This record gives sequence, C-alpha cells and structure tokens, in this order.
Amino acid sequence: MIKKRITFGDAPLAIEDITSLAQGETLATLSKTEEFNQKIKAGVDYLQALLAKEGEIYGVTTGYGDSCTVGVPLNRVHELPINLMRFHGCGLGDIFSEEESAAILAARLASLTQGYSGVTPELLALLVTLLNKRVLPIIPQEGSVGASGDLTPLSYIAAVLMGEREVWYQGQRLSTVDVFRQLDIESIRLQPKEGLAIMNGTAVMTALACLAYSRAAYLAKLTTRITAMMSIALKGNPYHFAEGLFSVKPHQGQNQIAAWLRADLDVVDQYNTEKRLQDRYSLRCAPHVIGVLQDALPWFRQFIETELNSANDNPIIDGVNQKIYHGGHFYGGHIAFAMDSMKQAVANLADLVDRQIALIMDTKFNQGLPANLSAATSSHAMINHGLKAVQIGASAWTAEALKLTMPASVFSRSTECHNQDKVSMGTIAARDCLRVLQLTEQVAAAGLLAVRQAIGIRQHQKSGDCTLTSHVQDMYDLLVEDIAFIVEDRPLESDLRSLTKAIQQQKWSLYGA
Ligand SMILES: N[C@@H](Cc1ccc(O)cc1)C(=O)O
Repeated sequence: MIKKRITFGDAPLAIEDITSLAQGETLATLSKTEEFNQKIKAGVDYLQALLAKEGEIYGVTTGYGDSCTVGVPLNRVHELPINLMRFHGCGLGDIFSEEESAAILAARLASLTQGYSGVTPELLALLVTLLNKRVLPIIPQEGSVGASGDLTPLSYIAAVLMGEREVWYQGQRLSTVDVFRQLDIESIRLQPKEGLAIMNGTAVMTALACLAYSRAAYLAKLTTRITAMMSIALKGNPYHFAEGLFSVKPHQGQNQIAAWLRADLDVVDQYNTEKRLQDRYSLRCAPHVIGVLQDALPWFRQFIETELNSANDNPIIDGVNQKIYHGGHFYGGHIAFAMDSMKQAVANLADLVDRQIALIMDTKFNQGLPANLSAATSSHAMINHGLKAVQIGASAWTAEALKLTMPASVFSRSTECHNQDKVSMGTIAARDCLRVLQLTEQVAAAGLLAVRQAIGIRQHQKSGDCTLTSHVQDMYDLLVEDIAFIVEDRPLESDLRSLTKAIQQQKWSLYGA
C-alpha cells in the first residue's frame, strides 16, 4: 500500500498530520520548494559567517543557560553540543511508547522546518529517515520542567542522531549503533548550534498534546452516545435535550452535544407525566458537562497547532534577514494551560459516566432493572453480583482521574542557578492529561459494558419502551458482537480491556465521523 506523505516546510501542519505519522499511517517528506531550501541554507550560512567573525552567539560560543557568561573558544565549539547531549542524559521514569516517540520526532521536525533554527539539511533528512524507517529514540518520560524546552527528553533524540543510546525498532529496544549498521543509516556530527536546536524546544509536550487532542475529541462523542444509551435504559426523559431548550443557552459545543443526543433519542418537546418530571443531573446536564470539552476543543486545537507550527527554539536564527534573536520561545505555557484544562474537562466525563453507572446499578434509581444488572434468575440469582465490582472499579478510575486534575503549570520551580526561574511544567501537564484520558477511557468502557447489559435485559424484559433509533441500534449490535450478555458472574477484565482498546482505536464511527 502506498502511504500518503506529509510535507514539512510548506503549509502549516494539523494535529492529524502528527497523529497519522505517529501511528505510521503516513510518511514524512521535506518541502522541495526553492524558497524552503533557500531559507534553510541561509540560516546555516549566516551562522557560519557569524562564527567566522567570532561573533558572540549564545549556546554556540558560550556555555548554556546560566553559564552564558562562560566563553567557548572556536577550537572547542564543535565539542559543545556533544557535552550538551551527554549531561542531559539523565531522564528517568517510564519510556515513551513508539507512537509517542514518533510524534515527538515529528513535532521537533515541524519546528526546525520553520527555518529559524540554523540546522543543516542533513540533520533534517536524518530526522525524516528515522521517522519513516521507524527507528524511534528511547526517551524516558521524566525530567523536563517544560521551559528550557524539553531539554532532557530531547537529548535522547540528539544522542540518536549522533549514533548513541538506544532506539525502538520493530517493537524491540536496541542499541542505536546496531540498528544504524543494520539499516545502513549514517549518524551525523552535530554542528555547533544543532544540539540546542534539537533540545531547546517544546516538542515533547506538543507531541503528547496532539495525541491527547484526538482522544479527547473522540471521548466527547463517545460519552454522548453512552448518555443516550443510559437514558434509554434508565427510561429517562429525552425532552431534557429539546432544541427549544438549548436555543436559549447558546454555547455552541453544548448545543452540538444536545443535537447529537436528539439524533440518538426520540425527542418530544412535550413532557411525559408518567415519568419522573426531571432526571438526575448526570443525565439531564450531560450536554452541559460534555459541552465544556466540546466548546474547548477549538481553542485547544488553536493553541496546539500554533505551537506545533512555531519556531520554539533559542536563539532564533533568521538567515534570510541576517538577524539573530535571543529569547525564550522554548517556554511551553500555552501547551501547559491547554493540557491542564483538557485533563479537567476530560476527568469530568469520567465523573459523569461513573455517576450514570451508579444510577443504572441501583434498584432505587434504575426503573426496574435488576440490582447490579445481574441477569441471573431463579435459584442462582442470590449468588450473582453482575457488574458490582465493575462499578467499584469505575469509581476508582474516576477518583484517580479527578485527583490528577491538579494543574501542573502552577508548580513552577526556579531551577538552574535561577536562570530558569519561571518554567511551564507543560510536559508534566501533558503526561497527566494522557493518564486522565486512559482512566476516562476505562470508565467509558465500563459504561459501554453497563449499557450493553442493561439494554439486553430490557429487551429480555420486553417492557415495551426500549426501542432504539437506528444509530443506537447499530452501536448496540456492534457491542453485542463483542460482549456476551452476562448471565452468570464471570471475570470481566478481558471485556473491559478489549473495550478500552476499541475506544483508543476509535472503533465506532460516531455522529458522521
Ligand atoms: N534553554 C536555555 C538553554 C539551556 C540549555 C541547557 C541547559 O542545561 C540549560 C539551559 C536558553 O536558551 O537560555
């Protein structure tokens, strides 16, 4: 199969370009335009000219960070990036997955191809080769304060470019030298500015934010579908989602959620006096809860894509206009804020679905469904506990997700002799956000298990009013294919794991996407 190519250096990239590269669905390529090549060349030439004149360039003829007052003589400038990469080789914690590592490579390439980092075409080409051949740096997750860029984790990319440390290759953790030898890839000697250019930026947090965005957007849709199925199984009131009602509170995303619920449910404006007049908030206010995330998605996208398509390096080298700027573009405040906000909005979805599950298990609220949704009958009924433990699990995952919503960006620490005295902690925020997404996906899996079981029971009960609209019927049929109806108690771990995986693979097409 011929894979589509994503071009770096032409038009701005979208989040989806990074996620498809991360998953290996597309390949990377560099712009072939004259303008791009000129820009890259101008940066390299300008740096060389400056060096020849012995001009002072931060991080090229000086030490790093607070050590910028230490001069580096010309005969030592080539060793400086090697030391930079080496002393930052102190990352700890879990290793980023292959997908995450590929996203990080792609995000760094997106910044360097803006043409303001003074890197050589050889360096850009090697990054493309690594991405396309899926030779992906082993990068430990911990050790970045997110505002000298992601220095420590990105040092693992710099090391691999120089043929050092380790890579993921075909699912295995191998030494870079061995894989380069096997694939005939040549390492490079980093030019004086290139160590900083690779490391002094926000690529780790930005890549993680791209991956988080698509999962959050899917969860907004999925929890809407779960709400619709919960409402049906709980004999809820669809008129809580009426168009007229929502027209008077016009948040766009919230209205979108209500419209999706209307498409899933037969909504009549007239209320039904046989039913409880108003449902509990986890049903009635679902558009208001999910709508917060839905309304925030456009600005998350704007923050993430602007960062992705920026030169988040220091110093900035404008070779075309022969200018060099010293600043702080490695500061990841926008991504930090987006990730801290996203994790809050997503954790609220976990809480919403957890409350819905609590309602549907409990005979005080579930309108005639059996306790714990156990379908066991007669002599076995008393020893069966159905989804009781799944509900306890969902509450545990929810509590863990809610606990992680503490913003990371407010925990700035002054570091590095008070040079980096205000930092973003954006990478911690992004890692928290991914963990919150995982936990919320697990809660959604429990929610799917519950609605599949509850609707199954309703259909056995033949209580008459469990008709499903066509979208919901299609989804229910797919769930029935994957998840067997639970009659006698059975371990549900594998069902929950496969549902969580299906959510992450965005298995169900929801609301026209
Ligand atoms: N980010 C710093 C550079 C730096 C690099 C490595 C360090 O260990 C510390 C600081 C700057 O551009 O000012």
